[in-house]
Amino acid sequence: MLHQSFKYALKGLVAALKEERNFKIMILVFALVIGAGIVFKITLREWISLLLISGVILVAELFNSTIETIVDLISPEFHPLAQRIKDMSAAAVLVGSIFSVVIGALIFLPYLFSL
Ligand SMILES: Nc1ncnc2c1ncn2[C@@H]1O[C@H](COP(=O)(O)OP(=O)(O)OP(=O)(O)O)[C@@H](O)[C@H]1O
Repeated sequence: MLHQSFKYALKGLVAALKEERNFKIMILVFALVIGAGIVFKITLREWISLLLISGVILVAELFNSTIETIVDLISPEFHPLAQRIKDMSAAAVLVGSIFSVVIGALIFLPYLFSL
């Protein structure tokens, strides 16, 4: 049962990695940020902040893709409510991204300035 649920979740993750361009870009940025964290030897607390905000962004993007897919399924034609749903869902990712840029800057800028 648990094994089956995990299998379906993994299938969803593979689908997102294959078909969702924005999710792929985010995974790439995440890998770069992890690399920077290793290079600069950031502290445990900085790792926790970085992983927390990265998790939030990746989850938000997965939900955004899910919502877009639902809208495409139930409202393939133009509809103002479909538009609002997609725009608000995209806004959630935008808000998270702004926070992640600020957190990333707060963590990495001091390391860059001390080079
Ligand atoms: N059925 C629809 N009715 C009204 N507006 C829509 C509809 N589908 C898309 N839109 C508008 O077009 C925008 C872009 O939609 P789209 O589905 O292409 O998502 P996207 O943000 O480009 O994401 P992705 O790049 O992952 O496909 C939406 O934010 C919305 O404003």
